[in-house]
Formats: sequence, structure tokens, C-alpha cells
Amino acid sequence: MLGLLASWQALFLVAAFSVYIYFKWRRPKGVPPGPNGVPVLGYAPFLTARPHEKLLELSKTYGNIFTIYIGSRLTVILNDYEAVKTAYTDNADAFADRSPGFAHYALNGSDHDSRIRGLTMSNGDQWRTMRRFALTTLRDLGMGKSRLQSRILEEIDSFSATLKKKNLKPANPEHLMIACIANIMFAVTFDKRFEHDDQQFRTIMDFLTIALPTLSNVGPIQLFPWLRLIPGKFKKFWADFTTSQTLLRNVFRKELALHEKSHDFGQVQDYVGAFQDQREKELKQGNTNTYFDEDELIVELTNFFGAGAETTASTITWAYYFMVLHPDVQRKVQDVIDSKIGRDRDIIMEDKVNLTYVEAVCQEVQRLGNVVPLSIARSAVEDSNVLGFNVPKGSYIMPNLWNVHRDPRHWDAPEQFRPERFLDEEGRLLNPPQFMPFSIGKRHCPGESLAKMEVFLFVANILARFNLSVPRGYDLRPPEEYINGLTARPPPFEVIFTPR
Ligand code: HEM
Repeated sequence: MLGLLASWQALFLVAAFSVYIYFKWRRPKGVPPGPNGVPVLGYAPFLTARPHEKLLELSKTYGNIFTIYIGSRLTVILNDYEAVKTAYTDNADAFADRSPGFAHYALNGSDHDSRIRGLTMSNGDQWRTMRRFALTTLRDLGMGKSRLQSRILEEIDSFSATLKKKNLKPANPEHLMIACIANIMFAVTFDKRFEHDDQQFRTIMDFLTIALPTLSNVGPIQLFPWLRLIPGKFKKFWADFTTSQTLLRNVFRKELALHEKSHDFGQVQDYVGAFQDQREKELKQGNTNTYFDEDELIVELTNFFGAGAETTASTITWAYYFMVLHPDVQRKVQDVIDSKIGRDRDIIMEDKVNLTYVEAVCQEVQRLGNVVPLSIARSAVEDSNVLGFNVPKGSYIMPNLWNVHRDPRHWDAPEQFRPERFLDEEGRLLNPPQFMPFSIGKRHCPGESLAKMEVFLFVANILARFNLSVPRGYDLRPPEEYINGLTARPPPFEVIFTPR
């Protein structure tokens, strides 16, 4: 009798749980279709190490706008150009939010309150204010102007000198590249350059090259923050990450104090100076609730280094990889540079008009390299309609830029590296709307001009100075073996840089 009661109770519990799951994971009416996942985790366990490839596979069944659940969160996948454009351009205001999870709070929060800081994860008035300030300040500091350009050329000289010291020994340029890009970020933010072996600089490099890449494994902690408390791999990962982040913040605090001492109000040379001036101005006007405080600046700096260093360094590393893989393209770049500019001076941004082939190479590198294949997820500000489907307020939104850049309906022979696709018959540069490595819409990358400048100058000047090749008999792995971590990077490879 007792046994019978127990089995009825068990049956009841299973039925109740099933009803709960059914209502919790039932797609709201009118939303795009999609596969079912498993209770609690949704579709997350099936996304694999290359989620963008899995999503492309799903689009063959469900179409180019579909939904999955990540945990209990409805997530809309925008898998092609039409879907991304309709959401991010035609309905720009409806898709301008982010939805920070547990790890984002830890990375972008402050020690003093629970507010999210910085550009990358904040929303509403705070985000609008900081974004406006960032865009204006980055522009004023001279994206494309000579001061910043000479800082980048200085870093290219340092990169060249290190390569020459290698004396034709093969090297993977990736690590050195991140150091150079981090130094350029220091020029923009603090008007300062570090020697690569400086202790403070090493702390930043450790954060960028060791701690930050581990964030690609943060998914389970985002879903279940308690995992970080249980002894084992997640606890260790979280402890290492937060320690590294504290060290980074301490370096920034120290640099801010030094900067404040030497900075004259109104004499803006860098981002930090502009920020401190703005703070002083607002305090003088009696605005004691200003967003411009030190916590905000620290997180913004972390965002700039975090979002701007590995992305740019991976892009340039992809460029060198493709030049080794396609020596004919490398030779053509060098021929164009030799004939239009010569070899006795640096290549500068003004030369771009004569070097459209080099620009086309940079664009083709970004199209096929796809360093941020799923962009940064956004969230729907309000209920809206995209291509006939309902998108409820609060859904996650994920654009599959990887597929946008490989869609055969828009790109002829998309798997092939063909810079000419970005040139018209007169050799003028083309910018098709389907090319969007920096995303589009209200939250598109604010570092786009800086990144493009770095990529162009590093590609053109290094190819003008060196021939890039792999050691004889070296097995260069194909692009399909790319590494998908925090960004998509080329398969590990070694290059010999031979001075020309
Ligand atoms: C080749 C290099 C880069 C690529 C491919 C890249 C790509 C992206 C992408 C796809 C996004 C997401 C935009 C969206 O949600 O629509 C983004 C956001 C962002 N990027 Fe970049 N980025 C690069 C370099 C940089 C640099 C150099 C900086 C720093 C100045 C930077 C700072 C940011 C910030 C702060 C955001 C968040 C913007 C916001 O939420 O309002 N990025 N980037």
C-alpha cells in the first residue's frame, strides 16, 4: 500500500514538473520557431565550441531568424544580412540594450554600488551619455589624425625592430601584436607608452592574454553563479580571473593618480584627460550625480582594453596568416606599395587613396577572419516585429556575423580569399552593406576608426618592410582550423619575417 502511494506521488511530481517545464519553455505566440533544448539549460549544451557554425546548421531547418533558449532566456538568432539589418537598422531603438548576466556585473560593476559601468554593458541614460562622450572624444583625439598616427608608427617600428632581432627565426606574431596594440590603447587613453618588459605593463598583458581569454568558458557560471563557490575547476577559474582583474584595476588607479597630477584642465591630450575635464566641468555646474566618476572611468578603460586589444591584434594576425597562405596576394600588395609609394618612407593614412588594393585586402581579412563571429549579444528594449515574427521585450538577440560574411547569396565563392571582391572595375574600394565586422546600428563598435587605422598601418608598413613566409616544409594549417576563443583567431602558425 505504501509502495503504491509512493509511485503515485512520484508520478504526480513528474507530471507537475512537466507542466512547469512546458509553460516555462513554451515559445510565446508568434515568435520565430526553433529547436527545443533540455530543462533548465535550454539549448546551451548543444551549442558546441563553435556556436556560430551550429547556428548556421540550425538555420537550414528553421530559417534565418529563429529562436533557442539559453537557460530559460528566449534568444533570437539573426542569421543573415536581412534579419540583422531589419532588426538593427530598421528597428534600431528596439534593439539598443544589453542584458548583463552575473559575470558582466563582476566585470563591469564597481566596488561601491550595484550599478553596471562602462560602455559595453550599461543601458539607458548612462549608456547614452557615455557613448556620446566616447564617440566625440575618440574623434577629437584624432582618429586618422597625425598625432595618433605617429604613435601607431612608433609601435610599428618597435614591432619591426623585435622581428629583425629574431634574425629570420620563425615566430608566432600574435603575442607581440597584442602588446603593441595595448600600447596604442595606452597612447589613446593615457598619452603614454610602456616598454614591453615594464612590470605594470606585464600585469596588463597577463590580464589580456591569460585572464581575459578564459572568459570564453564563463557560460556555466553565467547560468549558475553558485558554481563559482564549489571547489573545483569553476571556483579556480573565477578566483584567478577576479584576482587578475583586481590587479588590472590597481594599475589603472595608479596611472590615474599620476595622470591627475600632471594634467592641466583644458589641455586634452588623451581620453583620461578629457574624462577628468568633463567631471570637473559637471561638478562646477553643481551636478553631483554625474556619471563621470572614477569607477566609471576604470570600467571604461577595462572595456577599451578588453574589447579593443585582442580583436585588433587577432585581425592583424589573420592578415599575416593570409599573406603567408596566399603569397601571390602578398606580392601584389608589395608591388602596389613599391609602385605608388616607394620604399623610403612610412606609409600613412593619406596614402589610402592610392592603396585601395591594400584596403581591399584588409576588408577581405576581416570578412573571412570574422574575429567576433556572434558580435556581442544585445537585448530587446520593447516588443517588436522582425520579418513578420514577434520579438518579445527582454529577449536576447544574437546576430550571426560569421554567416552574414559567408552567405553565398551575397558573396561569390565565399570560402575563397579574394580581395578583388571589394574593388570596382576602376579599382575603387567597395563597401557592401553586408560587410559588417564592427556590427551596425546603435551599439556598433565605437573603436571602428581606430581599429581600421591600426590594421591598415600594420599591414601596409610591415609588408613594405618584410617578406612573410613559413619555414621550408612547414605544415601551415588551413583556415578552417581556426581557434574560437574570446575571438576567432587563425590556427597557430610561425612566420619568418625577412627584411626586404
Ligand atoms: C578589429 C577590431 C574590432 C572589432 C572587429 C570589433 C567589433 C566589435 C563588435 C562586433 C561589437 C559589438 C557591437 C554591437 O553590439 O552591435 C563591438 C563593440 C564594442 N567595441 Fe569593438 N571591435 C574592434 C575594436 C575595438 C576597439 C579598438 C575599441 C576601443 C576603442 C573597441 C571598443 C568597443 C566597445 C566599447 C564596444 C561596446 C559598444 C557599446 O555597447 O556601445 N572595439 N566591437
